Amino acid sequence: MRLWYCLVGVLRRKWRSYRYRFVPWVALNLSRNRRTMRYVQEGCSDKIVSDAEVYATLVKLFQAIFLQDVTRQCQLLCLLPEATKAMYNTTLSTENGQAERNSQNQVPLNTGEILQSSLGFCIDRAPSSLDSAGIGVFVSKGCVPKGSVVSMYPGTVYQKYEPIFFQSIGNPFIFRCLDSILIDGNDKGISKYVYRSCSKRDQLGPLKMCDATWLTSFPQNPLAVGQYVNNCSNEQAANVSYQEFDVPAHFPIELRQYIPNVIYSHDSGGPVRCVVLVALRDINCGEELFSNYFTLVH
Ligand SMILES: C[S@@+](CC[C@H](N)C(=O)[O-])C[C@H]1O[C@@H](n2cnc3c(N)ncnc32)[C@H](O)[C@@H]1O
Repeated sequence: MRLWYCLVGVLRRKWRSYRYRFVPWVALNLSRNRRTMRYVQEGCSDKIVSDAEVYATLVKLFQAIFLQDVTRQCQLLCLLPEATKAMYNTTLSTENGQAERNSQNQVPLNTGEILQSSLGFCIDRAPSSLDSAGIGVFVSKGCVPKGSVVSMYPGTVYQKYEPIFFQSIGNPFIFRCLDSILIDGNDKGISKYVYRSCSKRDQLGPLKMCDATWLTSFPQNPLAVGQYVNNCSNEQAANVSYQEFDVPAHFPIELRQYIPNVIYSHDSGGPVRCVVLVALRDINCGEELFSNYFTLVH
């Protein structure tokens, strides 16, 4: 009997130490993909680039999107401090009024082009190069240099003690961070309604605190398709890696509308958790992005 309790104790400890990224997928495929597992020391992070670099990339891209859409942002601009308004007005006048022309001609935002002009590449969803892996994410224009933020994992952010049972049934889009925070990146069913409702809850008049357009086929933040990145295999090595990024309090308020994550419960406090995907090597045009769903914390 004592031996039995001992055995159960060991198994429980092993299971708890395993910080799986995608719960159902990992449970079924762990034994097949041992070679692709990633190891992280307990209490450490596996960040490839610094938070400052992630911050700079996101601000650069979001400012470019904002500028292209600035004439539709009048109500929000009125609420901003004079210094911020002046910054956008100055940039606008030096950009030859392109944004104004876009708005007058009712040209929809081409966020892919904005991504390419600001970061030098485009990414798009398309059928995966792997058999029966559904949709994947590809570099469709340009080249992604090693160490670049190439995508974001959108979704509702749950603390480990918050209820996610119904949202998680048959849901392959639940991502687990190294500190056990969960992100539900499913753009369908109950997950979609939960995200929409939380995003409306947080909106203050014209001031949106997150982006809900990733739930549609045309996300205004072109990076917000990271939930469709497939797992690497023994034949296809990972070319991107997940990295947690907490949005700091000083993140520009007018750019929060492009953050594709919302906190499920206000009571949890703290910053909004984002997860970005960072290139592990140079990735060429036409290549599919592959991440590593398996992370072992020891
Ligand atoms: C987070 S989703 C990725 C997006 C998914 N491809 C889709 O079209 O919805 C995870 C699911 O993708 C599929 N998948 C991911 N990597 C795969 C691989 N290497 N081989 C086969 N299926 C894969 C599995 O069905 C898994 O549950």
